[in-house]
Amino acid sequence: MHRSAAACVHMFDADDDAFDERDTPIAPPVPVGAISRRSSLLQSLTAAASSSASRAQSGSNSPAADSRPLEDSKGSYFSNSMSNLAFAMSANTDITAVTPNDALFAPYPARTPYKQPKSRASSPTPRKSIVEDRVPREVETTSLRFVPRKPNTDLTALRNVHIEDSFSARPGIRQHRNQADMRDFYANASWQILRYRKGNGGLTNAIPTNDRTYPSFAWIGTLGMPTDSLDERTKKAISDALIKDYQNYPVIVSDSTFDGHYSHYCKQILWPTLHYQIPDNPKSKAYEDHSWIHYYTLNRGIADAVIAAYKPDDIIWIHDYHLFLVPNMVRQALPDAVIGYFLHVSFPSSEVFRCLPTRRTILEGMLGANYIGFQTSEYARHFMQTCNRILAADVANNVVRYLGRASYIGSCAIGINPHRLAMELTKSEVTQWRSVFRQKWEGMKIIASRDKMDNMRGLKQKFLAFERFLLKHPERKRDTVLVQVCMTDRSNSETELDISEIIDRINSSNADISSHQPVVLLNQDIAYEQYLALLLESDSFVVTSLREGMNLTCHEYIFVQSENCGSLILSEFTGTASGPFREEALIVNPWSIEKVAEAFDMAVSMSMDERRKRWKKMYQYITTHTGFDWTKSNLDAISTAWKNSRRVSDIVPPLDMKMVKSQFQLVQAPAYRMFFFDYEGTLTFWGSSKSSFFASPQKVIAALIELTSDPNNVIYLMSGLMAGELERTFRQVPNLGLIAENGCYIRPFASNEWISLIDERKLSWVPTVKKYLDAISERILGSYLVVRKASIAFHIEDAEDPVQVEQWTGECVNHINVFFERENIKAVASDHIIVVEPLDVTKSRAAEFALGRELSRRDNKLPGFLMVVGNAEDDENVFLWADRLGIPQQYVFTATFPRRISQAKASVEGINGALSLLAELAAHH
Ligand SMILES: O=P(O)(O)OC[C@H]1O[C@H](O[C@H]2O[C@H](CO)[C@@H](O)[C@H](O)[C@H]2O)[C@H](O)[C@@H](O)[C@@H]1O
Repeated sequence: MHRSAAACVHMFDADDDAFDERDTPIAPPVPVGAISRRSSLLQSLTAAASSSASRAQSGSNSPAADSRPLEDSKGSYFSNSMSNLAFAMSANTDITAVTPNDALFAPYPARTPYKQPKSRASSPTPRKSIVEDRVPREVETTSLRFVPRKPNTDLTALRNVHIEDSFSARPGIRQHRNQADMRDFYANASWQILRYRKGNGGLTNAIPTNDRTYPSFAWIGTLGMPTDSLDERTKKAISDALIKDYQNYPVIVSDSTFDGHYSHYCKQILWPTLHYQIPDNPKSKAYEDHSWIHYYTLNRGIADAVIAAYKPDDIIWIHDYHLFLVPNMVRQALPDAVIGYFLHVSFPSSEVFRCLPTRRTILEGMLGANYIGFQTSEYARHFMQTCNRILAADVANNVVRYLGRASYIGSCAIGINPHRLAMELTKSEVTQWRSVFRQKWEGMKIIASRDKMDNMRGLKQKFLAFERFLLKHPERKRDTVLVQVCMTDRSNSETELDISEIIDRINSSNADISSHQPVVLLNQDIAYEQYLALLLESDSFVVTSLREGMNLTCHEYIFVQSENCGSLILSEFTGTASGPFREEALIVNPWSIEKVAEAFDMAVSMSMDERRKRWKKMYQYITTHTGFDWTKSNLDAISTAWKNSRRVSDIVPPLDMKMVKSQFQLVQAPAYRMFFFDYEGTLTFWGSSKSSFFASPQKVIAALIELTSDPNNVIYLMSGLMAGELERTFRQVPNLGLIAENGCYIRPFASNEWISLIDERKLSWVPTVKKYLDAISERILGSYLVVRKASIAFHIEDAEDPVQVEQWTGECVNHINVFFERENIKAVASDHIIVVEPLDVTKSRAAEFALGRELSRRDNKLPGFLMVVGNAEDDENVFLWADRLGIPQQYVFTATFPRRISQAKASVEGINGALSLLAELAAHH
């Protein structure tokens, strides 16, 4: 079966971005083999138990006699002690009887108690506590009733499904159960598979489910809930059904791994750091590494599932920060696999990222992918700089080369699914809710907002600014309302406290307390139809995130606003602001309360003409940059990257000397042969000043003299040395072509003249960078500088303290690349050296120049034999260049050293192998 694969874990968080694909039309089944690739997306799956009927029963239309439909028990289904079971409620798609008495109309502070759980990690009751606590305990406040679910008729259509918790509880009835009962209860609970409404809705909406032109997708992820209490049979049955019916491959881990991975490592360490909030409280234990093991274990589990499900031709697409390590784990097992990775959240500057104690492993994990995508070019740039700085990886032209592998880096902002949204808008409930809102807030300016209760969302800043706006424009108190929908499934009491005080202040400052309150806070998510109606009726939408990868809620807002052309206040720290909506939204710095207050004023007083003008452009953008476009563009980029970084095994096969010789001989004048040999490190020892770097190159010289005696052998040596040094070393070899300073200068074949390939007027950076590097060199014992004409080599191979080297390498490279950006130079680090040189200098450019000379001398004829041999990172571009010239592949020989993953097609056994090759060619000649 042909398939391609993609992966994501968004196990249980409410999605603040975009809702999922409810009521999607049923996709026609995809015929096996009709699709070139399959994508298996690691996706959020939520499993749960219910003690209602059996699975078969629960699929029936007749609820058990004693069951009570969920709709009947609206409000607080779950007491606090049961709150860990509550996610069934927020994921419940069956609640349809939404009435105007719902929470939306409960003015703050008379809000409903929290219905969302603190953490789902302890739900259901962990087996551990059941086993250890032998004293029967009272299960507080609730009787557990298990309600068979209405069958979901769409199931066959859905790839993005979950197993949903179908616990329900009637408040007010108490029931005593002992722990053994509980264990049996969970162990034998029945269950059903229902569509999951949470997770990363932006992602799931972007994956086409009913488009035959797309590959089919399978998803791999966790069940999104603790599972220790489920017995093995149940787990297996759930897994089997998910795999068989939905191509969802669930990964079941222990509760401690599940919780440690998500609630701790992801949420307390990675999430804040990636969003520029370093947990730096001296008492903070955030960076203690006890949860790293859980992060690692879960990633391992997912990687193993990917490896097990993988079939040749699949594309594996791994999503987001929960799975940083998976690409490399999969790469180790499947060296040839096509692997892509996409980071949905922001990637911070290297200064912030370097705080993570696990920074190297994370970067190495990501670099297992052929293609790594980001939402914006800024995040991509941060990532590349961080790789260069922390791993000393070679970064150029959006490619990160590390340990012989190449990862291509790109950016493409995710979009929404306008088609699906348009269908939602046609629902009658939306129309009903709209008229309710119109009556409720007649003649008022409605500002809508929807966020997670997360301190990254800038909620405090938003309300402070709104307060400031009302203070400056008191008349607005009576005709403006800010409706804030907050979703939460984990307690965030700090943010909550912060905002409740401010909202209290705003609402109580109104002289006429009986009437209008300017802020309505909904501390829970609302029905989607209600939310859409709110969006439709609003005059403005506000996003004040302090950092956010993209933000699709504002895309949704713009999409639904075709009648009203509402205005958008958007934090400059969102991905959306940095790209698509840069000009048209009211872009604000959420930290500037004054400016956000001004934006509130502008938003509500903007003329219709102005609104329409701005809206139109944003609308045009979102309808032409949809989620599907994003998926397509990423899958294309992944495939292209894989082709470019073609690699078949860890060991490049040895050069076939028989073949080399026979093709060599075939070339007769006027045809000619071209050779490019890297010098240092390939034909002679390189590196440490203590090593025999300048060991006599007699063998090389002798072979070169022999070879160049045939005018049809056009030979070039590529070197980091200066022109003068090279000329002196090889003065005995006539006609030899020389490339100096890694491509800055060239002395063409059969010429005595040196040609500069750089702009020599732009070398004023050399003394300044030298001064900077001198200062660093003084601190690193054993390091030294070699200043050439157009480049500087900072040697660290003999440095005594490796820790110091690691620290300063990154610092140097980063400093030079950032502070000398305008000079158009680059600093590139490898294991033993940092080279600073003009940005556009490459060996392949010099090779291209050399070929151009031959073409003009030889009637535009390409060489009949082309060989490139090299062992340096920057030789990779020359291999690629040689491959793409259009010379038939059997006449192109590219060789590097063994063990390296390379663009080269073959390998020679180190320096000795390279020297033997040269000698054999000379002898053959
Ligand atoms: O809270 P998590 O389960 O850890 O997931 C993180 C967030 O993922 C989704 O948002 C991210 O992806 C969106 C689509 O690419 C992007 O627009 C957003 O800026 C990212 O943060 C999800 O929508 C959020 O609810 C999750 O919090």
